[in-house]
Amino acid sequence: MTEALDKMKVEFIGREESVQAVAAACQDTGEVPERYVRPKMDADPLIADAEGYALPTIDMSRLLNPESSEEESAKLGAACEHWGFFQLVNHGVDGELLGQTKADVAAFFGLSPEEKSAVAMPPGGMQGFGHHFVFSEEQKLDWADLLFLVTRPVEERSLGFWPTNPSTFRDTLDKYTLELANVTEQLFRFMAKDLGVDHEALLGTFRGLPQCVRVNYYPPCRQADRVLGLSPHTDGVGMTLLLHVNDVQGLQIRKDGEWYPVVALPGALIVNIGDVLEILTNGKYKSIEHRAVVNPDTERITIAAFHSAHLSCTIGPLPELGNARYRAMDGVEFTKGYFAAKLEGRRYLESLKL
Ligand SMILES: O=C(O)CCC(=O)C(=O)O
Ligand SMILES: [Fe+2]
Repeated sequence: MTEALDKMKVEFIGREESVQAVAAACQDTGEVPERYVRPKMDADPLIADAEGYALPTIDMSRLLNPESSEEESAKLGAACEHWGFFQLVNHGVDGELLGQTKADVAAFFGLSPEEKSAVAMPPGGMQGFGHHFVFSEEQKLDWADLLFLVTRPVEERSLGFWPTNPSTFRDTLDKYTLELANVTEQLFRFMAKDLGVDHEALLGTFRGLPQCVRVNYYPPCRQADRVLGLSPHTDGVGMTLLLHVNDVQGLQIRKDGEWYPVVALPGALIVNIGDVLEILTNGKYKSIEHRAVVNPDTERITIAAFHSAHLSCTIGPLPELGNARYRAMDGVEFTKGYFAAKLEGRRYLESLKL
């Protein structure tokens, strides 16, 4: 996949500046550099206490228990159809491993800029410590640094971008991402059950469970309501599992045209359906626009694990799910188109509708 990503010739502009350093420099004055100030934030109100708004919670232990599996699978299906997002509890990922993952990730972002630059993203590259989706000198910038790594298939890892400080980082990430790949595979099986499709047909598209990880670091900002940590987007993958490293909230999802905050349960994984699964399910499951806001006082760190289609697989609606409502294409063409559309909400996905 690394090679294929390189071949896609995504035209990103490299950006040297660490937002963590920008944030530190403007902490005293509270002034935010113009390139980060969003003009339209007020036009996009946040609905915090809407009645009936509660992100569904899915319990993996109930999915796995034959006595409750059918009921929980139906609940899972309803969450994917109506929300495109849910919280996964009792997911079985070892608590100690979760703790170590959080500690190692936080320790990496706590290093000095010089130390972090040991794994800096090269200009025009995808992996390492840096920024994504900077297409022009004029574009508003996200208030976040990131560390992006290909984690699966194992033979496609570029270990040069994997931090060695803290010394446990690589081993911990290896174990954590394997656990998440297993959780993802189980979820695909229960989704296939809910959809009434052959699970091999669904799993085949994700052969070998290609996986990338993006660690998001959002520094605090005294003018938090004037910047965005992560611009509105959908994920161009099958499914994403998000872990909150510290208990600072900031994820928002767009539902029925309004922005709603997600309040993550301690220890839960936030799961969302990506564009590829919306296409495969012929629109039954929804890939929902989301964004991240910044906290005025506290840093926020999250780990998103993306599970993508195999690049050589066809991405198109499963024939069992009725007349195709989306155009079919291979994984490389899909991913190229996703990046070329510059993450403008659901625009790319909509353009694939027949
Ligand atoms: O950090 C978050 O809350 C959202 C992260 C996200 O959407 C992403 O990395 O794609
Ligand atoms: Fe996302």
